[in-house]
Amino acid sequence: MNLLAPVRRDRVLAELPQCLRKEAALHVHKDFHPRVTCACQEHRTGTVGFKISKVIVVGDLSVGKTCLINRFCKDTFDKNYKATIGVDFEMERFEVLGVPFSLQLWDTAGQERFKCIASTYYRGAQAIIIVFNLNDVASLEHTKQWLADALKENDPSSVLLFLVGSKKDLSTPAQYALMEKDALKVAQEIKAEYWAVSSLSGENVREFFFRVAALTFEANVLAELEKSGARRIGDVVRINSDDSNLYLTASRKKPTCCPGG
Ligand SMILES: Nc1nc2c(ncn2[C@@H]2O[C@H](COP(=O)(O)OP(=O)(O)OP(=O)(O)O)[C@@H](O)[C@H]2O)c(=O)[nH]1
Repeated sequence: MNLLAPVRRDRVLAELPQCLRKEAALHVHKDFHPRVTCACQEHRTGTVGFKISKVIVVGDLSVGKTCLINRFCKDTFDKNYKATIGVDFEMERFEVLGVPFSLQLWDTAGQERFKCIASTYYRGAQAIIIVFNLNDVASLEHTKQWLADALKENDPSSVLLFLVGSKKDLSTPAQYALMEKDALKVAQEIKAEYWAVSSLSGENVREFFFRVAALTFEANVLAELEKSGARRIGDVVRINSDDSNLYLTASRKKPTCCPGG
């Protein structure tokens, strides 16, 4: 008996959502890795469909972490600031290439006095979303410290990183362009994928979370294939590679399992 509600129709991903900026992307391939597509077609994704992937959202107080999650999960926006005390989380169910996939989005407190409670929940993250306010350069400067803290509890070689500028609606195009330059530099340095969003208008929010879901799913399926020994000689999977701008790269050798795949 399936006790879970069906996946919402607007959470179905049939294609790989694209990055925002090619200069700071986890990878820039147009499609899912062929081995992932192939595994999904052949129902060889192992436990991926039953797993829940943990995603943590960190960053300075009041940068808009809660609003970002609420815009995506509940399509709401609250203009009044209520500090997150410790942590909170939302579950989101997707269907990626026909396979169910769940993300647990952990909203953590940015306020110093709640930080020690929040940091106890950092462990086991598959993706880290570091949020800064596009209108506050200090919040961008602090992202490296947030990342360092989050990585203390996680495996830096396998976790996917996203650097997200929030409150885009509050910047003029000129202000935004200036901030984006700095943010792209930070994203490249820390090997994170860069996004800019507005939870007020909803700009890029859905696109961003779809990208998080897709890349986390892809990494999970590749890891599952590797674990199950399905990896063939000649395939190379490098996560967080130093290879140009591709932080998450994998060989594009034609899979033998899916002719033409
Ligand atoms: N204009 C605008 N305001 C925003 C946006 N996102 C958040 N805010 C406002 O910024 C304030 C803080 O938002 P929160 O989402 O609570 O911030 P937070 O990062 O979760 O804060 P902590 O829980 O203290 O860490 C609130 O008053 C929001 O209404 C946005 O995209 N645009």
